[in-house]
Amino acid sequence: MLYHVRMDVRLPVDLDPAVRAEIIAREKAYSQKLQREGKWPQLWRIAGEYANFSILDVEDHDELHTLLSGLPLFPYMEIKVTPLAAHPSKIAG
Ligand SMILES: O=C(O)CC1=CCC(=O)O1
Repeated sequence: MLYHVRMDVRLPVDLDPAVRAEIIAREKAYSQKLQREGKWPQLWRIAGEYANFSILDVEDHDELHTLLSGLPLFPYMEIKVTPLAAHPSKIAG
């Protein structure tokens, strides 16, 4: 199943810079592992915002939740999920 996910990052301004850097490094490693596995096929920065648009390709809502709640930045993000269905006008390919 495909999901469109918007993630807005809201790190506290007073967070220790070393802790911030460590969380972001773990987030990068976590997301790149999922990208290599094909579960996170699209990741785009929203220009001008500390936010991204992602497409996630997982089995079901439960796997999506497991994946999202495992993000190192999960405690610091607002996440909006939109499940995607096939559009009848889309041509093959
Ligand atoms: O910086 C972000 O948009 C948050 C994030 C998600 C995956 C990643 O590597 O960073």
